[in-house]
Amino acid sequence: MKGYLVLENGDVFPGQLLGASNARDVHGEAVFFTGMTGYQDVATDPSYRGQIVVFTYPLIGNYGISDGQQEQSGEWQPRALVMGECSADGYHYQSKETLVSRAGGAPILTDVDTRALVKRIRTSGAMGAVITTDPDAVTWENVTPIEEQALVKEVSTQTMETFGAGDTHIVLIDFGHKKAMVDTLCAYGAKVTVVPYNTPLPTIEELEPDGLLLSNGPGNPKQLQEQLPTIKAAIMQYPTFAICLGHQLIALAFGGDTAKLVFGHRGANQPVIDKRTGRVDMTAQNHSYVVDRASLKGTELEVTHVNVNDESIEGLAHGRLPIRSVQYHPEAHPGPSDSQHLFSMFFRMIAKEKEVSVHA
Ligand SMILES: NC(=O)CC[C@H](N)C(=O)O
Repeated sequence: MKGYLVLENGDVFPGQLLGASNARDVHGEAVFFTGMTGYQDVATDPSYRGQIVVFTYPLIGNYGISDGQQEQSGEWQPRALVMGECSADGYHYQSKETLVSRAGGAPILTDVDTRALVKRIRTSGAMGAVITTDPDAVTWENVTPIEEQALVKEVSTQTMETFGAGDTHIVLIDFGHKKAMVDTLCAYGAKVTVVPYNTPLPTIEELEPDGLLLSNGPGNPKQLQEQLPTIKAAIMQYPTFAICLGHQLIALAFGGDTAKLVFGHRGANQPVIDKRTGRVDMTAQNHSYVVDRASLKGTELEVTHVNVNDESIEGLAHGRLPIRSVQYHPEAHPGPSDSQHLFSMFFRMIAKEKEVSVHA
């Protein structure tokens, strides 16, 4: 069936519509992902909730759908996918599922001039978009801009869940976490309790965590204003590592600010420099918002990592407390695992804290 992506600025990109179970218009924010692989990880990453993801790599679906290794959550997360070409059946994985069947009715628009579309997003910025079969009948009424959508509560767990059986107990505050985070923490010897994003401090305390992990998640971090006092109290009490949305929340909790990038960073090759060591890691990224540098003045947060391409803030450390955060994804999925060493840093931070309390 013929389908279209219509941008909020009126531009129309035609294609072929696969997988849409009905002809209803699907609204979202059009963003682009530049990795060559990782479509299943992207399509199940809760941070993509509310978005229409355009792949710059021309052929998607070609290695198939895995039974689980690539899944970052149990659900299909983006509103829609847009690509140059969709491979009908992928090789590598033996699963009978194809990208279209895995999408479960969420639209996939193929045969799109993604190069022209991505250039447009790069110049005009990420913006509202619709996947439709009738571009002349599109309406923008009653569409809440993504900045104002409360997306975290759609993706955060409703109940607590425990994984692994290691000696170090990590409480993962779930703003829409990727499974790879839990898997990595468990591989490093942790027991992980995943808790809802709005878990009150006494409940966290009852769990007696050795450390906290503040996860990634969708949407505008300022939608979580109400949670900031609890987040601040919790991270001041326990060694904390925070990733992506979690990193932005740490800045907000300590009085910093966030701003939206024109078109964000989504891909697998963003170079990040550690200002303390000079080491550069190629990183997996997926974000629209960044911590605003000027807003950190007067806070106790220091910038530890910077994006080599645009000098945006990529990592923070608290001057006094064991709190570290990064804007990128050390758990990868999809992308390079160069920055996995940050998990070792987190466990060292926890071990040091334990030592201090034993001697206190
Ligand atoms: N992956 C994430 O956690 C994304 C954080 C936030 N939603 C952003 O777009 O900047």
